[in-house]
Amino acid sequence: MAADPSVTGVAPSLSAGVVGSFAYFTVKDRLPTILTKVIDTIHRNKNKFFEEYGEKGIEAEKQTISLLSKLRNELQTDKPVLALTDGLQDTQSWNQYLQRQQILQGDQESVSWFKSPWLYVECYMYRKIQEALWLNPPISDYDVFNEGKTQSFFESQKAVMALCTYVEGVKKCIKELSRNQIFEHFIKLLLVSLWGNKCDLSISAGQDNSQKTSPLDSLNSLQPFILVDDSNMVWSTLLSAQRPGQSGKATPVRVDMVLDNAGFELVTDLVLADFLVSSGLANEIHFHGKSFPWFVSDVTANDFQWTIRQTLAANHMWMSKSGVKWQGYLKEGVWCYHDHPFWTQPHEFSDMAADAPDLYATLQGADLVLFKGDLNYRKLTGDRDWDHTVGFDTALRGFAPAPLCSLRTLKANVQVGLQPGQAEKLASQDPDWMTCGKYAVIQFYTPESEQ
Ligand SMILES: O=P(O)(O)OC[C@H]1O[C@](O)(CO)[C@@H](O)[C@@H]1O
Ligand SMILES: [Mn+2]
Repeated sequence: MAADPSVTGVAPSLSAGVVGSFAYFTVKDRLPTILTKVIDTIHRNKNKFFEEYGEKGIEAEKQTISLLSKLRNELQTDKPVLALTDGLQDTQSWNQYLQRQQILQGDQESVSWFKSPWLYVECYMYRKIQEALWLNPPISDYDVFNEGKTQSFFESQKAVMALCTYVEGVKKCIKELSRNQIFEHFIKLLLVSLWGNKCDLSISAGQDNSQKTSPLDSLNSLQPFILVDDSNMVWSTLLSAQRPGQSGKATPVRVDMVLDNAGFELVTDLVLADFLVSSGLANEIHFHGKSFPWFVSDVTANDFQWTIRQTLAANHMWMSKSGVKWQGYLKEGVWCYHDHPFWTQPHEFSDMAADAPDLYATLQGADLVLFKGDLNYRKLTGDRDWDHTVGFDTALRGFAPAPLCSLRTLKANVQVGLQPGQAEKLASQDPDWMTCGKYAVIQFYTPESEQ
């Protein structure tokens, strides 16, 4: 089934098949809880569907709930994973991935919720939620996680205001700042974006997880919880990207941000992106989001636009100033948003060059790619049971489109690139150090040719 590391050098995939593991509890408890919440949300919105679509809306609500209940039952009884039937743009690729798993695992029956890689089945659940909606046209576009995402944004208002006030203050005098001062603000905002990743709604199965206080005040006290801090390398990558092109004119510096969660985390990413542009450290920012609702709180195109509109319309001078600026960046093309289907597939990123060569080529155009969050880290490292001292470069297994950095709070039991003894020490102090969201990494890698 899973790769034997002594033969291949590749660690086996994490799986719910390991009873008592974090993957096991996720599939056994957290995923059914999330599905139950999705069912409740759809049911609670029955009247809204009726008002919008009449009897057809009610029928769609019933059918969707019945498909989702069936899904929950299949999950809880460890049934084989079924092929998708909704004929969407990505259906074929999902079904091919299933066949790949069937070949790897030996037969059809053994590709199931508890026997297959955790990364695969967890991604599959979100795609199946999408299928249940898509098969019921009047409510196909309904975002079952929207309420949680907007609530998390509103509940973080104070922190958002504090952050916008800070960044607008910095921007006012940015021309007079020394390189050192720019460095200090950059590190602060990188840290804010890092800790913003604490606020996802998937780990808490949808429970409130918003940011109530100003994140800027806690950065120093959080520093000891950063297990790998490569922020200096991120900074030097940005500086060395400022070199003149062949014509002698400076070539634009491009930073890509592979986004994670909506709500407060997205605001921290937008603020960092704003600072990168206004300080001249970057000239273009390409954001990458999800093309359908994913892992409860991940950013879709709608969330992205909505967040900027809300910020712009806020009754707070600095917040709305930030929103106006962000809208302007989008209009001018300084910022752009993409949502390639690969981000909502179950592949580890080492598959990207072969399975989504267009996206790989897009990322190759960046001077730096920032990967936000835990799920992106799981995909960067293949969600495998690596020894904690294995290098980040080894775990990436050839994924090297551009210099890249993961900004992640630990919420799953995969972590590489630690010092010998570091993991053991953490485990003795804090047995759930890899999953409690209290620790973080800023982990950088640059392809050989860029060094
Ligand atoms: O939003 P993030 O940081 O990717 O976190 C989501 C994480 O939460 C989990 O649902 C916890 O199991 C993981 O699957 C996922 O990696
Ligand atoms: Mn997420």
